[in-house]
Amino acid sequence: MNLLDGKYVSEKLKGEIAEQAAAYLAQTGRKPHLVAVLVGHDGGSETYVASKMKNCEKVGFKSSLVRYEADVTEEELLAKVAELNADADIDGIIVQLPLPKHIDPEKVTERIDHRKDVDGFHPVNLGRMQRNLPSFIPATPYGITLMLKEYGIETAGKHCVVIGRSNIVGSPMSILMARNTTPGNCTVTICHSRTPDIKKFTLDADILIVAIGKKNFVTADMVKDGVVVIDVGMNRETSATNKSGYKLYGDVDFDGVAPKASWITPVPGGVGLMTIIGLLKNTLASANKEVYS
Ligand SMILES: NC(=O)C1=CN([C@@H]2O[C@H](COP(=O)(O)OP(=O)(O)OC[C@H]3O[C@@H](n4cnc5c(N)ncnc54)[C@H](OP(=O)(O)O)[C@@H]3O)[C@@H](O)[C@H]2O)C=CC1
Ligand SMILES: Nc1nc(=O)c2c([nH]1)NC[C@@H]1CN(c3ccc(C(=O)N[C@@H](CCC(=O)O)C(=O)O)cc3)C=[N+]21
Repeated sequence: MNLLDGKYVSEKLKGEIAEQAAAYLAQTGRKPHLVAVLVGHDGGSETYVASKMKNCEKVGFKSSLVRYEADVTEEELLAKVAELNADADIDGIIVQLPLPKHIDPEKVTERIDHRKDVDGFHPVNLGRMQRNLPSFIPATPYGITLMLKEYGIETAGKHCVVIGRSNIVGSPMSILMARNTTPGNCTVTICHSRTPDIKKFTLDADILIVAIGKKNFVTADMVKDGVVVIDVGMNRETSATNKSGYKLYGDVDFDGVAPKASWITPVPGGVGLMTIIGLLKNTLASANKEVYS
């Protein structure tokens, strides 16, 4: 078993991003600027947004946080998005999900200017990605492709099974793996909650990408020898022994599956750290007008 080490790869890529941000500053006199909008006080969202901000500072970006209480109205949030869209000093906007039930995430996502949509959730970016045109690619799938590239994992001609079909992970991931790109050129199967007998598919997977949010869902009996396993799951459980007060579990039973895998991502220390890299790269690309001129 070999580890797909998100800590190592993310630190390496952060170094490259920092150099490019310094060059951008020298050329333009400004830093790439990411704005995160956070609604409410969800524990996970607080942690991830704090980590995004901290990493922005580390690579020499400017970052701003716009906070609202959970009772903010949809109108108020949409008005803020319009204001951020119009602000020439802002390169990237993310609205952290999930949002409270009274706010329609589709509406908010579509209201973000697609040229500043560094999450890559806007239908314009999704459509352009599917067509292989320049676009912002959703940060988690983007981070996973960077990881596969870094370790030179062969994907062409392989059977890639993706479990989960969300807008932010499973669905864009399945598109990327089926595209005529590297990584890509896989035969892709998408499984979800209405798939009977998921094991039938996972047992045939050369590459298995799991994004469902169920602790230890994938067990050793469900995979074949030599499989490449990408565990996207982030399941938080309170823990008295951890100094953060919680412990993270993936969707894969790591201890059981790792001995059969050729490559596997740990949780934490895997995909989560690469997600941040995807976001930073999109923000820099936006500042450099690499996707939309
Ligand atoms: N590491 C990272 O950077 C990130 C991690 N995450 C984590 O990844 C996980 C998934 O996130 P996200 O995609 O947003 O989740 P969603 O809840 O939006 O989607 C979950 C998907 O999994 C499917 N699913 C749920 N239960 C089962 C089951 N028993 N069998 C098969 N399929 C099932 C659902 O099917 P259906 O469509 O039929 O409901 C759905 O498509 C979470 O743990 C989340 O915290 C998310 C984003 C980034
Ligand atoms: N608009 C939007 N964009 C997102 O990109 C987005 C979102 N909403 N909602 C929630 C998910 C989740 N997500 C993660 C980011 C970083 C880690 C991360 O850094 N994880 C670390 C550890 C984190 C910890 O210790 O708690 C790791 O895996 O090692 C995880 C998950 C982004 N998401």
